[in-house]
Amino acid sequence: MKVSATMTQRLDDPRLFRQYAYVDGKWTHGDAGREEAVTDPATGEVLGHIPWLEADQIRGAVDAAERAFVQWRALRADERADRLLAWYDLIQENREDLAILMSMEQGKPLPDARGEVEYGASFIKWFAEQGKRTFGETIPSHIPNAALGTIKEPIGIAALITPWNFPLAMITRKAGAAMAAGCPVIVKPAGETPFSALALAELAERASIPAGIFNVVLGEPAEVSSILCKEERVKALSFTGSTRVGRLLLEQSAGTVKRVSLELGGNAPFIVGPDMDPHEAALAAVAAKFQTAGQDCLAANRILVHESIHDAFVEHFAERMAALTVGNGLQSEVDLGPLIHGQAVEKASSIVDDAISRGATLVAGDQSAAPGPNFFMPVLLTGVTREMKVWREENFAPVAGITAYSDDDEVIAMANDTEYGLAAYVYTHDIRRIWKLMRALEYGMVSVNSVKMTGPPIPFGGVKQSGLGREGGVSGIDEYLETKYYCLGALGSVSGS
Ligand SMILES: NC(=O)c1ccc[n+]([C@@H]2O[C@H](COP(=O)([O-])OP(=O)(O)OC[C@H]3O[C@@H](n4cnc5c(N)ncnc54)[C@H](O)[C@@H]3O)[C@@H](O)[C@H]2O)c1
Ligand SMILES: N[C@@H](CC=O)C(=O)O
Repeated sequence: MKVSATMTQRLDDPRLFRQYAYVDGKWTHGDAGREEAVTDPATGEVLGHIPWLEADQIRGAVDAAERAFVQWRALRADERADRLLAWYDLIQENREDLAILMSMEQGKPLPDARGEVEYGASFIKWFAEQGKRTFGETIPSHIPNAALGTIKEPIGIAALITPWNFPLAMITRKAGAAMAAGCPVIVKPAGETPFSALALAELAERASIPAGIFNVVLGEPAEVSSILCKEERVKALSFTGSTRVGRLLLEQSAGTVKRVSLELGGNAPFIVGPDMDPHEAALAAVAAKFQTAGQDCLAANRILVHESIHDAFVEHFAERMAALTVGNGLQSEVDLGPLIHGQAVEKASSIVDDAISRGATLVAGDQSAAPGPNFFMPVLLTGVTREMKVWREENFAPVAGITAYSDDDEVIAMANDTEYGLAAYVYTHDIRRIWKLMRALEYGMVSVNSVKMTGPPIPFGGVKQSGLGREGGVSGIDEYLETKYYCLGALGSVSGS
């Protein structure tokens, strides 16, 4: 096995660092010897290599999942919950190693990576419990002498395709729900961040999750995804990633009429009312914008500030932004790590150039101070308008754009002026304004006076081009369940029918 000395030296348990795919409970390499290097975005150092599986091997993962499904679905929900909770415990016990591994492959600061491990583990615990509550219903019968009702059954094999910005939590939010419902999963993580997924597989094995229930396949993204989407035996596809790829996978899944859940891009407005203290609101906006260096589907992309407090807000925002430290996520006191790769840096630059060329003012953001090629210093633009890319596109970078508005109706129109509809933030203490905005905003999630909005109990998801379905919460497990209606007829006289 090829081992990255740097990675293994940093981990208490080097066996968490795996450079194989994981199929049917076995660590596996690619049959044709194809592989891909994985680099640390902060240093450019090669951390390791992952195999690319061939088409037959991907189908082999489906065969394994099909075999494993028979016994997994036959377990009682509390028996599956016990296995999931054992997995949860192991993730907690190994959280420091998992955070280091994540920080090295993704770039995020270690405290954020620790937070993500905690967040990711919490979905497994939540769904272990929810799996015991997949209740059916009793239906008052309209048919004489019959009893009617529904039961919930696992849908079958679920393919889970996930992005690089949250390499662990985007997997557990899906896998926890699917596995608790009784479904085997085939995970295809992003090629940039496969090691968190593989560490989860190692811990699943230690937790005695049966072979074939949690599989991690690696390969050329379009190739692997297309096989999984077109495979009839895969009954559910859950994808988190860009809207562009989400649309493609939805199309590819049409032929097999799969259950498809899509968690796609966002372009969150952050609305600041005239009654707000500009300092308090600016601190919140900085927190909502720069988490994971802006590479977050919930990042506050368009900051819309009432004209009466605009200038003071900009001043406080710039001051707070200037205090952010950019650097290698493993170093202490770092607030922003690198972007994931050079293309992301190029995209961020082009968005800033486009805004300036269309009349925006660059208040701060000197890229000559960047500590390395994949780093992008936080940028503050004012005078942002709807023609600019920074308004229209999800910038997925530490680029903040501020626009002044004059009244509630104007800001509602501005906020909804996007194809996306994932999350919106509202900062005001005026209850009438809160209610009006909350109802008028075309978003799946609206967070009022709070930067933090996520967690296992909430239904996470978007409207418009931000996706289909909800993850987490009480309904998240439904993505992996079928409702079976039954009619028990000719029962003789059934009381109440
Ligand atoms: N709504 C949410 O919950 C949520 C959460 C995290 C990220 N995101 C979104 O994810 C995006 C960033 O992640 P990303 O860059 O990894 O997204 P992406 O769409 O490029 O990739 C996501 C996954 O799809 C695979 N993929 C890439 N190209 C493919 C292709 N042509 N065919 C099939 N599969 C392909 C990737 O390997 C990866 O596993 C942003 O738009 C962000 O908003 C959304
Ligand atoms: N921060 C999001 C992930 C989006 O990129 C979450 O909490 O799920």
